[in-house]
Amino acid sequence: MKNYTYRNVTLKEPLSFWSAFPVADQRFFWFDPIEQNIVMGCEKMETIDEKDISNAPFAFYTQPFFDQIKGKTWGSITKELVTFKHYYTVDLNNKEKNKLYSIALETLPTIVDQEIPEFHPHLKLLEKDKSEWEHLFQDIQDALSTQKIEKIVASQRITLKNLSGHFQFEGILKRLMKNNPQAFVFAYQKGDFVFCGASPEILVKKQGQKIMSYALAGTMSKGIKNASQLLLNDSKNRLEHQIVVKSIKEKMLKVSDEVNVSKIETVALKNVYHLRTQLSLIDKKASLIAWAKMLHPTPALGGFPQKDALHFIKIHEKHERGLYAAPCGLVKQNGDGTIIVGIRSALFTSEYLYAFAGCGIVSESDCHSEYEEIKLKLQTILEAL
Ligand SMILES: C=C(O[C@H]1C=CC=C(C(=O)O)[C@@H]1O)C(=O)O
Repeated sequence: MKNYTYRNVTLKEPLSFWSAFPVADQRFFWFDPIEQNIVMGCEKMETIDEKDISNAPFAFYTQPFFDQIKGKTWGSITKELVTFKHYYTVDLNNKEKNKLYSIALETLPTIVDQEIPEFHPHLKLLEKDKSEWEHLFQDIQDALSTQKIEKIVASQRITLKNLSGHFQFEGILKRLMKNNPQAFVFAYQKGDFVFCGASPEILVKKQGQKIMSYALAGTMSKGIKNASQLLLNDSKNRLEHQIVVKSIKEKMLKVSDEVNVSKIETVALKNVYHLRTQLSLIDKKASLIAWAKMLHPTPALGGFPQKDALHFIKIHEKHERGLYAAPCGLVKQNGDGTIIVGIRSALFTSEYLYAFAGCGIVSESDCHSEYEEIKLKLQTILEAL
C-alpha cells in the first residue's frame, strides 16, 4: 500500500467528513447493510489498473450498463476504478473502530463535526406521457411473441428540474439510509454530476475464494395483502425470477461444478417485496471485477437471451442508461469487496435530476401493473428528497 496513515476518529455525524471537501472534487459514499459499515473517499488520488488494487485501502468501481455512454447527460461519469487521498470508515457496531485514512495530511481540510440539516429541494416534474410506456410495452410483447426472446427488462427515466439551485447530498444520503436500511446506499460525485441510489441487489461479493451473487427479480407492492406469500406463489414472478437464477448458475458452472443455490425467499424493502435466490461457488482465480464483467448484465437488468434482449433495449429505450442498472462497488485492498447494480438510483446534475427504474417483462406481464411497479421503484429516490 502507498503511504497512507490512519488514526481512530469518531465523528458524531460521519457525513461531516464528506461535507468538509469542496464540491468540485470527486467523492464517493458507500453504506454496506450486511457488513454494517460506511466507507467514504474524498479527493481523487488516481485512476488505477486492477493489478494496483493494493495501492490504497479501498477503490471505487463503476462500469456503464453498455460499453459506451452516448450523449452529454452523464458528464464525465463513466467506467472507473479510482482511489482517493482521504477515506473515512465507520463501523456501525463499534464507533471506537472508526478510522480516518490519509495519504496527504497537508491537504486534509478541517472537519467540523456538525448535524446535517434536512434538505428538501424544490423540484418540478417534467411530465411524461404514459403512452410512451404503452408503446414500448407493446414492442416488447411483439418481440417476445415473434422472436426467441423470453424476457426483456425495460426501464423508464423521469426528469425533474431543480428549482432550488443546488442539491445538498448529505441530507439526501441520510434519508436514503434511513428509508432503506436493507439496501446498499451509494453516491459517486464528479463535480456537478452525482450518481446515487439505494440498491438491494448484489451482482457479486467476493470474500476470499467465495463468490456470491443475488438473483433478485420478481416484485410485489407491500400495499397488497399477504404480498410476500402471494409473490412466492405467483407464476409470472417465479418465471421472471427463474430466468435470472438459471442464467447466473450457467455462468458459474463454467467455472466450477459446485454451485450452491439457496432456497428462494422474499426480501422486504420499504415499498416492495422481491424474490431472491443466492448463488455461490468457490473460485481461486478470477477477481471481483472479472466476476462483475462476467455476470453483467444478468437477466434481472437486461433480459434473456442476453444478446437479443440488449439489442432490443439499445434500439427501443429512448434514454441513455449510463450507470443505471450497471456494476458499481467497493473493492478492498486485498481484492475482496462487493459490486452491486446501480438500481433505485438517479443522476443529479446542478439543474436536473434523472431518476431511473425498470422491470422485467415476460409474455404474461400486464402493461398497467408494470407501469405501477416502476412508479413504486422510483419512490426510493423520490422519498429521499
Ligand atoms: C430493474 C430494476 O429492478 C430489478 C430488480 C429487482 C426486481 C426486478 C423486477 O421484478 O422486475 C428487476 O429485475 C429496477 O429497480 O430498476
